[in-house]
Amino acid sequence: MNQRSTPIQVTGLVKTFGSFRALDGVDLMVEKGTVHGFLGPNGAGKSTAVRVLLGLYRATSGQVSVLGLDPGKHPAEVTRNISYIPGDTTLWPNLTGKQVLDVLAGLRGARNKVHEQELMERLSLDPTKKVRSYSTGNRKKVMLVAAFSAPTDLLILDEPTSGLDPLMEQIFQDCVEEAAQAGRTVLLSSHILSEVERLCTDVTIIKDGRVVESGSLAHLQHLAAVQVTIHDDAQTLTTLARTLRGRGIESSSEQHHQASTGLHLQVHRDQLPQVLADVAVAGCTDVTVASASLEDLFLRHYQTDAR
Ligand SMILES: Nc1ncnc2c1ncn2[C@@H]1O[C@H](COP(=O)(O)OP(=O)(O)OP(=O)(O)O)[C@@H](O)[C@H]1O
Repeated sequence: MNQRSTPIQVTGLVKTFGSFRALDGVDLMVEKGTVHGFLGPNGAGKSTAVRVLLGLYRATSGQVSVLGLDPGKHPAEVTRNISYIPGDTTLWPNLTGKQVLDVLAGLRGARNKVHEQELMERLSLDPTKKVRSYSTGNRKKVMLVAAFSAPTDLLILDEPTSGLDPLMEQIFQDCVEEAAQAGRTVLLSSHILSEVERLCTDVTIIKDGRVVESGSLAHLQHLAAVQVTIHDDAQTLTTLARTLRGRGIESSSEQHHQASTGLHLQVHRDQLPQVLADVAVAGCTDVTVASASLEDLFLRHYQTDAR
């Protein structure tokens, strides 16, 4: 593993604020050219981890490498070489959108004006207006233009679409896909699971400062439960539900009309052959099996009290 193939390498990252451990041994590997979702409930530690990656916070302990550099030791160089969109966008209120882009490009020392112009048009951003007159969404657009147009290989996006309307959200998603196709690497922190599901190849979920899931989305979905729905007459389904309960599998039924009902169950993939065998023995033929969505997969990690 080297910095060319793994632009972000984090091992055993601990970050404390006083006696509070905001990050408690986080591992995060982001491979080149991937869009990596970074998820977790409010207060999980995502923004803290991102700030350590940028050299804004010093790690208490653990190893952190971004583009082959320790951001704690080389914050300016790391920051210059990545595109970053912070969770809350505070910009200079008296500058116009164009002037903000000039300042940000000046700090970086590199710029792609053609790409910048193209993105402004796609996102319908009027760069002549002053930041203080921009809506939240328009301030976000300034950051999106700066981030995607910059000649960087790594983008770190912390809730980049908060405040964007659905059409702009769509354009943002296209921009991420184009970035990945061009071989750029994206770390995307987002609470919008449909966005993560569409864009991300890999995900890491943290909760209470610790990683609770990490891997390729396809692999995690494979490990997840599947939804099975069977339609038949009520008597057949009652018998089937009893058989399944005998195997420790609970199901819920739903009455559609007098003669036909639906039976719903959620099982681990490993249990599916047994369930389908029981369904076949019961003589049911109207069966639907669906993979768990990202929502089914991850909501359980969100269902605890926030810190
Ligand atoms: N500078 C700080 N001083 C003290 N505590 C902090 C500081 N920054 C963050 N924390 C605490 O660390 C924890 C993690 O916060 P963080 O902002 O990283 O969460 P997050 O996952 O980004 O949450 P959200 O989804 O709400 O943005 C929280 O309990 C927060 O209160």
